[in-house]
Amino acid sequence: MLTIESLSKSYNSGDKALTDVNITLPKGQVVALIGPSGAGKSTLIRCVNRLVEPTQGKIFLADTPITQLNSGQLRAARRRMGMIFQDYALIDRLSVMENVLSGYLGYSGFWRSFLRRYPQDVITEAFRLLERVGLESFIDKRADELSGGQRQRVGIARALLQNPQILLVDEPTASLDPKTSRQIMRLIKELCAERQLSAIINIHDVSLAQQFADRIIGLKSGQVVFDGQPDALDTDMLTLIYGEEDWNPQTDNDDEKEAPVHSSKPMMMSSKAALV
Ligand SMILES: Nc1ncnc2c1ncn2[C@@H]1O[C@H](COP(=O)(O)OP(=O)(O)OP(=O)(O)O)[C@@H](O)[C@H]1O
Repeated sequence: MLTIESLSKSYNSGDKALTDVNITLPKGQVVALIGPSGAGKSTLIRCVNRLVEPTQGKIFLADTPITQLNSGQLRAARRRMGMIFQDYALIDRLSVMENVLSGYLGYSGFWRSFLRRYPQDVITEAFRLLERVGLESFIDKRADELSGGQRQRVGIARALLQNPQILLVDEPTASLDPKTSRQIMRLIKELCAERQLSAIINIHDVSLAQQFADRIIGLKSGQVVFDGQPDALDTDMLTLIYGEEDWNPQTDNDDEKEAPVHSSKPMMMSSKAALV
């Protein structure tokens, strides 16, 4: 579904964010991107839809050569890539339904967007998606009246309304508590399975990555240093990825106990967490 070949990115500042990254992502696979701060995770996700222009390399979404598209073609290709953001990127003063419908804007012309007129089948699909993410009773609420987890569900429904082939997910749980984080990751995983959607998820929390991803890619200083099954990610590999960082396997068995929401330390999965 997605092929990344020899991708490198150097910013004008001289920062080399990615070096020779090669990834092939089959249809329906959920990949977690892990690595310390500055490893290049966000840059990699943003190169896929060319919010960041790659310096070198090729990216294909199915047969579409993303890196060779002109701006009109790129706009069309971006409709096939749903984005989910850490800060949800909702419009606060609009309702939940209007926010979800905004996922369709890439398909509609200027005047239709301006007047916010949507075809009936799109509205019906938006209802269906809101039901699927558990927000059917929040349809008319303003976005700023929702909790963080509910806001992220709106973001997920909006991304799915585009009917994408791939989800690009940037730290979806960074602002959420541990329990809500698991619910959101589980929802993303289930939706990908239901729709045979591929996803790349940039995530700091190693335990969540191990629990919910089919595959983990570890980045360090812009290079892929691990690419494999979640259970192959052992202590030595985590030390390699996170270097000198003082990380500890999480041994706490109380799954619902609050952990620091925005910890920079990676956490390994506890034995109980594996069952959630
Ligand atoms: N717009 C930019 N201009 C210049 N350098 C940048 C820019 N964005 C990122 N970088 C640099 O590129 C490197 C990779 O950054 P990136 O944000 O992709 O890492 P990350 O793994 O997503 O980090 P974090 O987990 O902290 O978000 C870093 O050295 C960063 O300083």
